[in-house]
Amino acid sequence: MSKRILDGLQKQNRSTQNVLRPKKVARCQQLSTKSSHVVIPVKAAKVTPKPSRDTLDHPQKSAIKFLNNENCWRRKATCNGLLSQSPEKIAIPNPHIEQFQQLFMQHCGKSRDKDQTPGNIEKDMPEAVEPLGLQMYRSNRETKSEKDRGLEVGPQPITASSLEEYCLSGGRMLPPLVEDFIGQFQLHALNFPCPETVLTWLTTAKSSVKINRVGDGRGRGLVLSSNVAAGDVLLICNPIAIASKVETEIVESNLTLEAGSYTGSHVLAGQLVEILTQEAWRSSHIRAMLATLCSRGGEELPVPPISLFRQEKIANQTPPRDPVPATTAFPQNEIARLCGIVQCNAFGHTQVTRKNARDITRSWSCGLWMLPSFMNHSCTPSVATVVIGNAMIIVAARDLKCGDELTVAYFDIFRPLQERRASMLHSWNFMCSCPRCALEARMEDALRLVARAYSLRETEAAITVQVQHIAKQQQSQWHKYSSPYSVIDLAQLAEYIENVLFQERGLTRDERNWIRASFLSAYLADGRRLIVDVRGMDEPRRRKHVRKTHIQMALAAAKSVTPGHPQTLQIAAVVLKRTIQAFGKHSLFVDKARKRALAICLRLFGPHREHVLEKIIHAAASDVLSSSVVFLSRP
Ligand SMILES: C[S@@+](CC[C@H](N)C(=O)[O-])C[C@H]1O[C@@H](n2cnc3c(N)ncnc32)[C@H](O)[C@@H]1O
Repeated sequence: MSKRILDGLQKQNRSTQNVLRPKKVARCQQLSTKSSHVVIPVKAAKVTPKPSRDTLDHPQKSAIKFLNNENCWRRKATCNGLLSQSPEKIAIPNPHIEQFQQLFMQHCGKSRDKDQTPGNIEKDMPEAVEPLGLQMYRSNRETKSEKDRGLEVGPQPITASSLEEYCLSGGRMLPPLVEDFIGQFQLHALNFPCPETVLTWLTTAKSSVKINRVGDGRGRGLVLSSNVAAGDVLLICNPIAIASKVETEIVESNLTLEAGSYTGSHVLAGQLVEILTQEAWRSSHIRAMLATLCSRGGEELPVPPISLFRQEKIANQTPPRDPVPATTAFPQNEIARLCGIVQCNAFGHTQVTRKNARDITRSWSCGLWMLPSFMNHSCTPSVATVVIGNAMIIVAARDLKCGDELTVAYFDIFRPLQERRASMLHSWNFMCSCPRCALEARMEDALRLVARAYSLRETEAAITVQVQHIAKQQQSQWHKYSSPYSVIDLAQLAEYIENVLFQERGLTRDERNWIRASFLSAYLADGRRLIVDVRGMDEPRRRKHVRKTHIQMALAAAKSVTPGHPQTLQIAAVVLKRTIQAFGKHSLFVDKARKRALAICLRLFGPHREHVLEKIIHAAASDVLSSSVVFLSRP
């Protein structure tokens, strides 16, 4: 609801530019392919003489420095292992890359001889070692041209630059395929003396996530096995089954699906169950994976090994099937359990694709992503989820420590406690006991009145904003009255909440922000005040005790609850847009606002290059983000 209000206040053109797409993905460097390709067999490179250090330019020296770094032996070992395992040839677009490849391998070889024997490496590596490393893949463009020429094209893994191409295309390109990844990335951009920057994705040998029992009656959950920084990609998973519908189908079937709410989700969920029974059930691997999932809240199941969820196959391939003996026909008595599995574990997801600025298609999907479905709910989640094509990418939304749990929001968490509780009880049958819920429960008496008024006024204000939007489209004069009473009323509630917080002594800054986030629409309500606020927000603070403005409070509140969230990004993007409107492009205030927005974008989409993040922020400011993911809730 608050998203809708924000949209309305922005008077945005809904026809959108949604782009969001992250990039970072796995492994490798995407080589976009302008020059002709040189194909070198991987092993042949090992015998190439090592170029003298003096002949290397600066970026290459940096690469060597990195590779010589003692702390990087694990990465080196993995890369080396992978390269020596790969029997295939690697397509490389120009001789500079070839030079790097040779350098890289020599250094891997050198380091293995010098500081690690293979035996030691294996001993020291954690149990779950991801077979990743330096890999080179062809770009989408190249694949397409091969297709055009009638050549057989196998599945193409994603590369850094094809993902960026996709981001920058604003949803015009087909999403690239993304490989599964369970681990922790290290990104190193190496500039070569060639026109294009080559991004090299190196991965550590260490899996940073494990499945554990998490206590407090929450069953199993995903837990970190190493420290990670905000923006690190922790997991990339492809669904074992997915059901999708585009808008036209939804209109035809009279469903009311909305981003984030999924009123008609049972139709897609039903379709997903059907796909699972017809297709996925035939694979013994998928049957084994499904057996590990809970089908109703509170079920006690054993902790499965994470290796069960490792898929060597690339996205979008049909799951490997066993030969189909009659016995693998779907057992009818399993249907109820499968429905329960889908209801408990499936994610709903919306995505926008467009052919051009006007021709936009919004689609809704419901899928089963295995490892992400072990994530428990929190009202202050620790990770962000984004779906690119079919692949779900889990990014650390904050700096996290080893042992911290990966948590997501199962539903809209910018709501008061009572509404959040209704969602969790109705859909998942649990009571969240996170610190934010506990705080709000403690303050229930103080907040009772405001909570009651809030729901009513928010609904009223949302309707008004929608009516205004329609009036604007029909070019009626009505929309010019930009702050009708219902909206002003809602904005006044923010003042009331501030009074309650003022009277409540001993709250930390985060705790105050958690409360504000529960009433976020009140802080975003008055469209005119957003502009005034932005001006006020960046005025030099010479006077002491200058109170923050509403939009500033809204951004701080959303960030403290969930920094990696489309709505947090949207608020930051609106602030940036308004700041530019107020102060022009080259102001110090704009710089600050841009940095804030970039930091949030990073926490949602991972470490893209800056111009890609900026494109995403631009899309966020002008429309609802094109991709939003929530756990599927029961109809
Ligand atoms: C998608 S599953 C998560 C994985 C689950 N913990 C397991 O062991 O399979 C969702 C279920 O986990 C439990 N759960 C998730 N978040 C919870 C929370 N914050 N408090 C209590 N139970 C929770 C609920 O039983 C819910 O139905």
